[in-house]
Amino acid sequence: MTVEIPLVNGTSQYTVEAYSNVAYQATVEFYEKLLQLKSLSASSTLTLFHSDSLSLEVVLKEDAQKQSAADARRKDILNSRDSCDWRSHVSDSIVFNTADIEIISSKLRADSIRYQAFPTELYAMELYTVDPMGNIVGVTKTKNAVSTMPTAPPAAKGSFASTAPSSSQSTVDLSSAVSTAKEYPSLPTKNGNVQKAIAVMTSGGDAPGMNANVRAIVRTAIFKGCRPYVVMEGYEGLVRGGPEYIKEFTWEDVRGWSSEGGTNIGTARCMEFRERAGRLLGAQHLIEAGVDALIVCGGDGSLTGADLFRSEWPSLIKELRETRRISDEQFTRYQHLNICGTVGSIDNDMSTTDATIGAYSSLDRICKAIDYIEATANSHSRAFVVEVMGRNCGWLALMAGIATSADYILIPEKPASSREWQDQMCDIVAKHRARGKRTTIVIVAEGAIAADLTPISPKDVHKVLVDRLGLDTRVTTLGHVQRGGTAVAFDRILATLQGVEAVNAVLDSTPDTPSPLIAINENKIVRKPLVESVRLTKSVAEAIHAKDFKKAMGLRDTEFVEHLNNFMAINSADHNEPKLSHDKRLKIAIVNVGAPAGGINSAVYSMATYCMSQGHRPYAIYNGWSGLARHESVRALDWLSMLGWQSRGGSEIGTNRTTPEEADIGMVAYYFQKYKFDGLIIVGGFEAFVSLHQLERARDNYPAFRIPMVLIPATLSNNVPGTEYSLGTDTALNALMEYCDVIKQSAASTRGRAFVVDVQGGNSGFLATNAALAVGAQVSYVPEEGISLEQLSQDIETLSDSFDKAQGRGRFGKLILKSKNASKVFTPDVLARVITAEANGKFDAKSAIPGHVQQGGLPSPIDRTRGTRLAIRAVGYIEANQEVIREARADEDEFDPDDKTISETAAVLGIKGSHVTFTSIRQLYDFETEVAKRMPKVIHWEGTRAIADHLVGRKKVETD
Ligand SMILES: Nc1ncnc2c1ncn2[C@@H]1O[C@H](COP(=O)(O)OP(=O)(O)OP(=O)(O)O)[C@@H](O)[C@H]1O
Ligand SMILES: O=P(O)(O)OC[C@H]1O[C@](O)(CO)[C@@H](O)[C@@H]1O
Ligand SMILES: [Mg+2]
Repeated sequence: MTVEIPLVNGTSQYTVEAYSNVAYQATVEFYEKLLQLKSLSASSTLTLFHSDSLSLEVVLKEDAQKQSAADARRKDILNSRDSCDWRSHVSDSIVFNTADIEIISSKLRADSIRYQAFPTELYAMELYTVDPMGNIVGVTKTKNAVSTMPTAPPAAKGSFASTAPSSSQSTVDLSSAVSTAKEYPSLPTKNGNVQKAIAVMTSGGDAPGMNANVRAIVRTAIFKGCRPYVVMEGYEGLVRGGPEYIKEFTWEDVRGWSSEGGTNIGTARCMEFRERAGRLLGAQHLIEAGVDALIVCGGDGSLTGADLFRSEWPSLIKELRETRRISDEQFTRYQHLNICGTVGSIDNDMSTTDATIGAYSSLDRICKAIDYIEATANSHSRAFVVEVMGRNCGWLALMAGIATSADYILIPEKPASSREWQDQMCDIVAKHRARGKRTTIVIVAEGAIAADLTPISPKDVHKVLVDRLGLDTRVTTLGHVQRGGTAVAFDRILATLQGVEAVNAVLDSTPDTPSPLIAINENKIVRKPLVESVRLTKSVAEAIHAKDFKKAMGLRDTEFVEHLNNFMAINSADHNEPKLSHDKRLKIAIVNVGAPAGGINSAVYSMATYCMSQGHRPYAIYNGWSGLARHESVRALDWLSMLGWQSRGGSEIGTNRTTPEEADIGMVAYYFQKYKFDGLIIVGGFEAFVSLHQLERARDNYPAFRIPMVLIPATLSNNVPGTEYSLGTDTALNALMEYCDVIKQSAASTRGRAFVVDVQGGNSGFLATNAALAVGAQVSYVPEEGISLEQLSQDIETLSDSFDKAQGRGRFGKLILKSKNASKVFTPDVLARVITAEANGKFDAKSAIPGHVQQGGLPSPIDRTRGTRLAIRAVGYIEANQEVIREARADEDEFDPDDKTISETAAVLGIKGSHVTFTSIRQLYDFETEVAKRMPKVIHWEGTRAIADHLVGRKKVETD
């Protein structure tokens, strides 16, 4: 195969992936490309990144050999056969000059090789991305040049475009653009290219977000040059087989799916698949359809079935061959079942992942329902027993309990004897009532059990509340409302990113790689071994069955246990003897700074109730620093006055953007001194970040600030350094997404219309980017990139193509999301007019301004429950740092604010990757912040942009 690699000014950068090992063809292509590189640019440097099971023999010329002797360790790595993920070993690369390399093709054997070549003295001019078959599918020029990447991927070839490198050593897009793959000798070919057929199915109970998962898998498969298939009706479709049930899909088939609830490819609970005979039929039908890999989006049951199917595969195909139901060629060709799980279930009962696709949408439905019930309960001063789904898992009940500050929950993971749970529930409810609460909410998980494993039904709970407390009580069973409706933003994004990662994982897999399950840990999409996840999930059920509840709880995620402890602490608040001894009890203040954001009230409520349970005194500084400087109000928070805060939007204690220096830092210090605060929690956005910096720097002059201080980031802009997540971003994302869904529907009905939506977020494109991913917007413009004329004209062209392709279809409302600060010149109105003028009557565009709607109404369950979790962590931080600073404070003359142990007692609480972290404000402010831009130096969500663009086929014009 001939590949043309053009040169710009005689210099080029190439990023090429080649796939070999079993694939003789790919090995040869790789070799050819190396030769081509050598002939094109004699002085190029070649960087070889080693990969899994890499065995590559590079013969160096004599000089280079000497030079690289020092590099022996790295060369060893190159020659090693260790299995590892290249992404975590990018630094384990070896650099040669192409002129020094000779390669003996017959000895070249590698599962996958990434190599990059560029002139030593120059930064990248061009970046090439090559699909799994070795075809160049993306060419990105770094300066004002239009990408030559095809828009919507053509049927045969993929087109995962690369992003422009920021330095000569950069490689392509981190999150997804690069994956390694292995091809098998007899895969079908199209236009001379080897193609893998990847099928996706949805199985078990449907879950909001499944459609987004299927869409991402179908489109990513096409990007990667593979053929996407869907299996209709879950395992039922596998058992029945044939083109009616196993269908090839196209790019257009999944248009608009991310905004749709349920699963459009059907699902089922299939009894036949539980039997070997059913699975035998499934194997036969998959092979007949020519499917190489199967991605199953389903719950614990579906993935247990998938794992069993994988383990039985050798015996299934053996039997199929023996009974002549498949040919010898098919037997050889389909030796391994390449399988991958993306967990879709509202129950969130799969071990090793923090969230399953659909769980947060279901939680959203539950919380809304309980918020509604709360109103009528309050009117009648009634008790409500609410039954929620979740099968044998109490996650939905627990999280709903936190998010709605329910009085009591009953979950399968923490059974008690009948007497115990009844006494405990009555004790808490009676105390709440005695303190003036008019409502009672008890949430019962459908799988709730007593310690003797007898089920606890809502009726049982109803009886206890009536008989023992005399409460006017009603039961509400939410039922399938919990599975209905469209997915919340989190589920759409999770499902999309997991879909992309599932295809990457399938392409990465070798016969030796364990089948993966795509999971999320905190904020990070990760791969876990399917077999292990299934084993752990099963062992929870077994432990419960064996009444070993401690073990069952231990097997649940640590976050589950943390949430449960938090719930128990905040729902009994100051009713019992506090946990800490008198000498450990503190006065802790909380203040809101910046614009309102969802979850702020939850943080204040949880901080205060948790403090009460510990024995601390929680104080609220009302109306921010200016309020304090004017001494408007500083109050000890009491339980009754905070009822309902958990579910409220905005900021109950008031917030504004004034920093301590602007307000009068001397007065702020004076009141800190007056109230003798032992610790401070600030909740807010960038002004809150600056506030923490100012207070920490003022410790030298004002001893009152020599206390532990911590910031809980809360801003829809998500621009606080030190975290990848801020409270309020999820609420804002949902508010914007719902708005976009509505106007997209209007645009679709009008047929030829696009809307330009004005998005908030200051200098951060986080909201626009993630909303674009959630709603499938055609374009998003963000401050980090601005709007160039070239990009705009390219986007109008793409939009026009897209309108052409969508002709005759129902789903083609088009959206363009524009961050307010992406351009001062191109306002939404100007953009709409330019687009309309350029569209030559083919379509028109209008502007839409959601404005402060984006700050959200009711906080989302994610912001509520994270608000609780982070607030309680913040109190823990203040407790843990008390001693350090107390000792230092004791000696006035010796106090050194620059001492690292001291400066580290003022920190930002963040979620980074899969960890909750505390990073000192000094470190962040001095080294990790672009203060003038009000932005962190490193943008953690950059990879999401590329995915959002790829999934709608947007062509990108690169700028510096
Ligand atoms: N042990 C098993 N062996 C083979 N197949 C199984 C097994 N368990 C489940 N399956 C298959 O997976 C299908 C779905 O499983 P199940 O009804 O437990 O739902 P799920 O995937 O756990 O989803 P959810 O719990 O969200 O409804 C079953 O109908 C069956 O076809
Ligand atoms: O919709 P079906 O088949 O009645 O199943 C209900 C079950 O499915 C789920 O909604 C999802 O597993 C469970 O929470 C519930 O127990
Ligand atoms: Mg299940």
